[in-house]
Amino acid sequence: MNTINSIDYPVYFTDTLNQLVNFVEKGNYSRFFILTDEHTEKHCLPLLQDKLVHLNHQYDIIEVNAGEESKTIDFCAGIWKMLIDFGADRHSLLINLGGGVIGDMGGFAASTFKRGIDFVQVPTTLLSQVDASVGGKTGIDFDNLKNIIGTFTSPKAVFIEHSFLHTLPIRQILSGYAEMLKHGLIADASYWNELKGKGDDLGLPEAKLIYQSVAIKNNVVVTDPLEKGYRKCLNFGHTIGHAIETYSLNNDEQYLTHGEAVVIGMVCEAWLSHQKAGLSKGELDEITAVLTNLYPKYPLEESCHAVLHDLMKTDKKNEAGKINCTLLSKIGECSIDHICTEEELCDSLNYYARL
Ligand SMILES: NC(=O)c1ccc[n+]([C@@H]2O[C@H](COP(=O)([O-])OP(=O)(O)OC[C@H]3O[C@@H](n4cnc5c(N)ncnc54)[C@H](O)[C@@H]3O)[C@@H](O)[C@H]2O)c1
Ligand SMILES: O=C(O)C(=O)C[C@@H](O)[C@H](O)[C@H](O)COP(=O)(O)O
Ligand SMILES: [Zn+2]
Repeated sequence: MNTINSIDYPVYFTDTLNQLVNFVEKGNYSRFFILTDEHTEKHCLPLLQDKLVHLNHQYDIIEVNAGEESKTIDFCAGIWKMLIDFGADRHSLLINLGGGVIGDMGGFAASTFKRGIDFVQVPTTLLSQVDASVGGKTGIDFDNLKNIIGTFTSPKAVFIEHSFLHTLPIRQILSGYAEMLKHGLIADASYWNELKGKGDDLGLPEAKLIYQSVAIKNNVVVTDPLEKGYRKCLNFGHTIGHAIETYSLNNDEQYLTHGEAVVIGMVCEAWLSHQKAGLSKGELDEITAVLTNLYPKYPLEESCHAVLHDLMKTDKKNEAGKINCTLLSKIGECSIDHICTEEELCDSLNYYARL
């Protein structure tokens, strides 16, 4: 359980902060910068700084507000401006110390600054350790649409430090479990069964489970790094989930986490899988029971269906205006490229609402 080799970079699991210091030392970078948010600055940066004292390098810290509201062009422009003001050149390194928001936006800022500088991911949430830090998708939200501006750019390395998770609120732990459950559903029934077997006793997962999730995701991304086909399976639950996440961000005082929204999307898309992709009724019932037992019910009014459908029309998997969903043929096996009509999508939302 040491290292996983991804597309063209390593993902480290042990002795990670020392590995990061070695990486910086050997990289011969002219400058380096650490991107944090207000929570990772408080909880994670001191652990990293303890290691960096041994380095004879100057570095600067760039801090943004925490949360999805910050994953915007304005905050990204703030990062670019700080890099300019601090004198970053093409041989600079950006260290993204945070959850998926920091990783996605920092990766995007780095991949575009001076046509691209090196960056590494140091994920500090469960969700970013099991999913967001691996695979090279970078991006920001724009015009109320999730990740609508972005690139596929590999980090130079990923450093997964389990101890960062000790300060993570339980709601964020559960958000990360959503993507882990997704990994089981799309590719590994025994992993799903292992997670399911925990019942509702979901504390901090042991490092082995995080490693298994990364291994599942990594097998997909190395097969199809640019999402021409098979990688779409990682998007199970996201056609509907992203629409609900955006809706909640715009309408709720305490908006849904990415994982919570994906869970609703997975329940709806499991229902579509039963209608269209051969998922058995028994497995639909099992998925619905496991997910609704772990996550709070979200009130989905019929009046928001039109807004949600409009949002789904902008999903990146779509072609020629047709909404393209990733579904399941059974637990552990996904089935890509299912075109769904507005009526089918609304029926799936009604399935969730009636539970
Ligand atoms: N690129 C990808 O492949 C990919 C995959 C999945 C999700 N995502 C994106 O990731 C984002 C969600 O990521 P997230 O769930 O990590 O959210 P996040 O980055 O907003 O982090 C969640 C909260 O946890 C706080 N936090 C982070 N680390 C902490 C720690 N160690 N202790 C205490 N608090 C801490 C953050 O400050 C924030 O308040 C979404 O924007 C989603 O679209 C991207
Ligand atoms: O890595 C992928 O590919 C994924 O789809 C993983 C998803 O969990 C993640 O939320 C991703 O950011 C969604 O990508 P998008 O292209 O639908 O924005
Ligand atoms: Zn996701």
